[in-house]
Amino acid sequence: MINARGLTRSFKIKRKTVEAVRGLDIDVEPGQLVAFLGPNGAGKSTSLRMLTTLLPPTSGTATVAGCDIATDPEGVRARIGYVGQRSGAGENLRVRDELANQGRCYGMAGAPARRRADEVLESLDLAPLAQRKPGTLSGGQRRRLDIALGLVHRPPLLFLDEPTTGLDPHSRASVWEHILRLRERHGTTLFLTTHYLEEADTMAERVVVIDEGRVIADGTADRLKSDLAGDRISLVPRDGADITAVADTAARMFGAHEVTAGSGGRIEARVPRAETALPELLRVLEADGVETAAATTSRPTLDDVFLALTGRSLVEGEPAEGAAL
Ligand SMILES: Nc1ncnc2c1ncn2[C@@H]1O[C@H](COP(=O)(O)OP(=O)(O)OP(=O)(O)O)[C@@H](O)[C@H]1O
Repeated sequence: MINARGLTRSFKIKRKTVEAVRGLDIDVEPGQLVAFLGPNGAGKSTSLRMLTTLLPPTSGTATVAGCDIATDPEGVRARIGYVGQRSGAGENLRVRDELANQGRCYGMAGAPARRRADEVLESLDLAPLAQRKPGTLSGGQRRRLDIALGLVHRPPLLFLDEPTTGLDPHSRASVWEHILRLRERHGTTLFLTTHYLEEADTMAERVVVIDEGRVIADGTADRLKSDLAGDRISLVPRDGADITAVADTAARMFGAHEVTAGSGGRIEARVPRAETALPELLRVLEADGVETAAATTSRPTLDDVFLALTGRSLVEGEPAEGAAL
């Protein structure tokens, strides 16, 4: 559904060149739900804008929904939906008329456009709001209207640029419910950007991480976490234990890394599989005469993946260590 090779885009600002995207290679199969994840300025929107023909690439090629973005941009636009960061709805028309108008823009006659407007209103649970003006809708309702606008012409592929940013948790959940329903009912291929790590983690079957214009990881969230971050073991020895010796023992374990002896006598380590590593560590410590007061394990987050790859946290404004979703 998407095949991109070596897409780049740079911008000239005064005398400086910003390389927003530095060689994007990506293949997306029909029906996939792909989350494009990365920090501010990583190149997510620029990539999306190139794939949706809103912005010509500096170099590289891509076919989207079977059409070449450079030689057949109209073909691409006819086959995709695009929900940008800013709302696509105007303020003057009522919700249903706004949607019917969108259908007319795609070449539908009046009656079919109105019928299609009713269909998308129904499928996004917006029917009761059909006669309202977009300015009177809540943030979540408005975002659902944006998605409805992107679906009027029944595209097999929908791009969403941060569909849930700025919404409260309830509205975010509702937008996600509708996104997932779309996929289930119509097999729509979905390619979306998000800042919310837990959304990418739980909703997308494939996570593509981009940083400084380059894809740095691509796979299922589980695979990325196991391969790139590993589980975390946290252990507190009983009073009197030699913390440094315990940390050394942990560091000698197979595959253990990032071993730290923190405050309060807590030892932390990353291991490929905590469920087998922890009993082994406890056995070795017991043989050495070290008693353990507490031990916990936790699965890594996508932020741990980003941290392992870049040394930085994706969670803005928080220090890398201890960053949580
Ligand atoms: N029209 C433009 N002119 C100049 N620089 C731009 C333009 N659009 C994007 N950039 C720059 O390109 C880089 C990538 O921007 P982009 O908007 O693609 O990032 P992003 O990952 O979508 O970020 P965010 O999560 O903040 O939306 C940034 O450094 C940005 O300032």
